Amino acid sequence: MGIGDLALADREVLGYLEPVAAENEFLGCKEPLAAVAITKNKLVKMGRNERECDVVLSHPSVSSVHCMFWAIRFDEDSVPMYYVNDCSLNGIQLNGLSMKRGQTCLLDDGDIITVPNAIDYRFVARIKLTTNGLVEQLGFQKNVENWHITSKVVGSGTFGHVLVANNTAFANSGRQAINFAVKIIKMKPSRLDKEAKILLKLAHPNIIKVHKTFAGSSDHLYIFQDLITGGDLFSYLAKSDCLSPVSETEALLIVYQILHALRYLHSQGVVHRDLKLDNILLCTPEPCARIVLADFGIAKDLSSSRSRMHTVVGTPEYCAPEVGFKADRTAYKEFARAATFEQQGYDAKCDLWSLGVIAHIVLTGISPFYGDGSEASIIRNAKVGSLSFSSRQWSKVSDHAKSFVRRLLEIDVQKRLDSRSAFHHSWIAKHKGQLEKLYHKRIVQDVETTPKVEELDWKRKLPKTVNLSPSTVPKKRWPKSTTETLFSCPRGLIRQGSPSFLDVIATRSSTLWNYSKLNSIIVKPMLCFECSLYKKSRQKTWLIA
Ligand SMILES: Nc1ncnc2c1ncn2[C@@H]1O[C@H](COP(=O)(O)OP(=O)(O)OP(=O)(O)O)[C@@H](O)[C@H]1O
Repeated sequence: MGIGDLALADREVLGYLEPVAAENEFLGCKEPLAAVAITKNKLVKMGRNERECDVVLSHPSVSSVHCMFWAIRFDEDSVPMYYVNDCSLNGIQLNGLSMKRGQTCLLDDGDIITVPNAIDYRFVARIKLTTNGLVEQLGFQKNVENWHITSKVVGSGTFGHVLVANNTAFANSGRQAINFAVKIIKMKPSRLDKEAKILLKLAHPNIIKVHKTFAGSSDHLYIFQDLITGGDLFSYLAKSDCLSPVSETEALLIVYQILHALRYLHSQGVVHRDLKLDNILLCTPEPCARIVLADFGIAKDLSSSRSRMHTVVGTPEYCAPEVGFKADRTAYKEFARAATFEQQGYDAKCDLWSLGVIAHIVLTGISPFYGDGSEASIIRNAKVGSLSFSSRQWSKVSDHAKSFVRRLLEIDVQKRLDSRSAFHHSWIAKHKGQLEKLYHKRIVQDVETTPKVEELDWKRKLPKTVNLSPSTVPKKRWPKSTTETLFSCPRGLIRQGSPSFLDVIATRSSTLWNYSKLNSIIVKPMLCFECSLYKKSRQKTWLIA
């Protein structure tokens, strides 16, 4: 049975899972088998558990949740990445090759997924990769030793592109290969290995793991690293036209993991300097997923000098006022470094300010200093640092959480929490026991089950499968309508589908990542209400001095 007309009409549908079976194999089904839609950032679960799964497979050898599917789209212009995760005991096969328990693999159009004792599913991609991509255009090497670089783009930023890579050492193992990522940066030779050097010395469950770096011809640096498959926090929160908050519990676990990463980084003398939603990656797009800090492009290693920093870098929306961004861009021509020398530079606490901005956004969906959205107004507002917790979005947030945000978005650097003292703040300390338990169960164990490059000989201990014949009939359910999510914007700032209520015209380029093209957002005057409108747009990193 094919894909229904309803799904085809839905632009949010990025792919499908189609049952693959001869018509007579469906005999005995209570209802006809249907295709299952895969929409952006939403998990489609297959398994025995009727309450949790979108596709219910009732055979006893099938795990409660046997496998999950999702699609991540970096932005509207990019081809989605489609993934399958094996969370079963008895395993699944992708194109006839077994996956390792806990492994996540990229899906290609036409891939066949086999759940033992249930029917096969064919994956159909709605948006397909076209060849002749970045690798050819920018002259990237396709092979570096036993690494192969594919044309699949995971994301792009100011300094480079991130593509999917494979390690050929895995191709012969008779199992599904592990996918990796490679960040390719073009830079002056003198700067080539700064990011790589910092990353290679770090090892933490919440920090991106780098496997190899390689300085290729034409000043390209290749940083081979884990592929983090759940997308970034920006995409995770981006619903329809704006960012949606998550529950306070989920926010707490996000903040707790970032704090763990920061405490470790700062203890190593490393300051990230560009913490933002785009640089926080999720292993799966679901609550309580492991979080990984990426993009150490402007990180600073102070371990040898322990000096303060003076270079004006970062992303204005997330940047601490002491870093020295100026509302007037022309000021940089004369001031540049001098601007921060006047203020005695800044230290690792700049990362805590950025965490404050992130906490504010995940709790409410609102960027604290966004103002009219222009960089000048963001910088001006951050310098004043005034916070208001009176908006409706804060009404359900606890006082402890508000106080935490306030203690991070503290203009006076002396009063601002650091990455150690933040753990003692009541919001964290109050839940310490549960947080630690959860952290070890979900986060540390997730790292332990993640396949390592050295791990060539995979052996899964399988419990004996139960053989029942004929195979029991799977029960299907469509995932919850995607239109439902589209119409319920929790922040209530923009209601998709009710243009008469709020008519927003964004006059910016469709290329979201080109910061310089970001123009103003025009909102009809009668519709300006309550708090600043925070339209979703990625903000680019600046490197001024
Ligand atoms: N290891 C990874 N796995 C999956 N996605 C990644 C990985 N590294 C980066 N990305 C994605 O690619 C995007 C760009 O990567 P990155 O931030 O490292 O580039 P950049 O040029 O330094 O960007 P910026 O403009 O933020 O400085 C990220 O926002 C993220 O969505």
